[in-house]
Amino acid sequence: MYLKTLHLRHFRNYQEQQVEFTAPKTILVGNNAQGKSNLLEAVELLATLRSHRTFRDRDLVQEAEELAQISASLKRETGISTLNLILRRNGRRTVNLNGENLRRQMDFLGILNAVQFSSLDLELVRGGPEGRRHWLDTLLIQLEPIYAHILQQYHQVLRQRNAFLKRNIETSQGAPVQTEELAIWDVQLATAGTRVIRRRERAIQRLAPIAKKWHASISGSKEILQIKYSPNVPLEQNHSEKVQQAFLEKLQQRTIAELHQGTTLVGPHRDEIELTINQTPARQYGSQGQQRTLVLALKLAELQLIEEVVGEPPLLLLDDVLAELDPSRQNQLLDTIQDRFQTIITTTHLGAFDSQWLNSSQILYVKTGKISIEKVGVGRQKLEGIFQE
Ligand SMILES: Nc1ncnc2c1ncn2[C@@H]1O[C@H](COP(=O)(O)OP(=O)(O)OP(=O)(O)O)[C@@H](O)[C@H]1O
Repeated sequence: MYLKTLHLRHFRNYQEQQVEFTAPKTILVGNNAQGKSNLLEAVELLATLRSHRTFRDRDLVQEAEELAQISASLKRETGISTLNLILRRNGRRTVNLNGENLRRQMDFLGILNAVQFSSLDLELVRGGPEGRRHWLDTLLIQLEPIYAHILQQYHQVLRQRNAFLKRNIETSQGAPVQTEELAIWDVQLATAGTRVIRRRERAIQRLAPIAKKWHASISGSKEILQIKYSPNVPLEQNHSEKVQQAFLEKLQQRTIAELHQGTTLVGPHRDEIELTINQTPARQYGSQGQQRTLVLALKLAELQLIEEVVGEPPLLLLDDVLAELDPSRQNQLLDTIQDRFQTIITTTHLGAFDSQWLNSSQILYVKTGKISIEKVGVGRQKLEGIFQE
């Protein structure tokens, strides 16, 4: 797939900006805090309807404005699509595909696919389980857009069940709880949660061997990466009824604790994705360099898996990560990308790129929310022929 144009209006620090992508690789150059990451974030939003930097739409809308708009034209094997996303300060969104407003946000997903790689991704290794769940969920949304709906349903039931447990603490004052109402929430939570658990398990099953292969390749076969899904509800078989049964059993075991604490202690909101290298938890393992190898392997695996499932190579968004990789890891990444994946890269200086890369890339300069074409690689004209209509 190929992103031809992007238009930003009142998005972050962009007042009004049209960008045309004229080569398979685009390098955005600029000093810190000029708007490079903001542009990648806009593409990420079109792909996943999520930003890895914020949960609040009001952060995305330009100061003093009420709404922001991101529009794009995307070329896929099936034809050209136009995507349009309106974000409002109050969180209400409008999604529009090919000029038609969509009733369900889910139908907007899966049109544009992208893998984002930024220095924040190191938190996947170093940080807590929440970041890893978020990463896996974002990947799943792209593999199976219906997952966005499944996840939303689960979180809705979870919120309602938590509210019930909290209310119970406040109102019961030692009196027996309304077990009938709790039983209804239990069934709803187990039903919605089972759908989440089964899909997470399936995704890891597919991703783990690909990531393992990449990791071995980058580390010169010295390290073995294992990715293991460790669900909060025990999962012996990926079978709907069995998982649901195990879910309900665990809920029963934890009821007293849940009533006491006023919160739900069982379910996929407590899942973990274990990353181990040579059988040692990656978090405790070795240097930053090794952790970077792991994240790079995860990202390359994401690219490959999305390509396999979707049938077209996704976009790759590299947010200031190239400079953080040593030359051999850089080469591994650049060799993989070649011209196969349309790639948008941000950087503060062009020094990290070799001349071949610079020649075959479109270079855009970003300054205070404005983009200018001051310099274009020599190879641009040749590539334009291939990539433009
Ligand atoms: N809602 C908003 N309204 C106006 N400006 C915003 C908004 N959100 C962020 N900004 C501005 O965007 C800029 C940050 O841009 P961005 O995160 O893209 O930086 P960058 O160019 O990628 O730099 P770095 O190399 O530091 O990551 C800051 O100047 C910030 O004040």
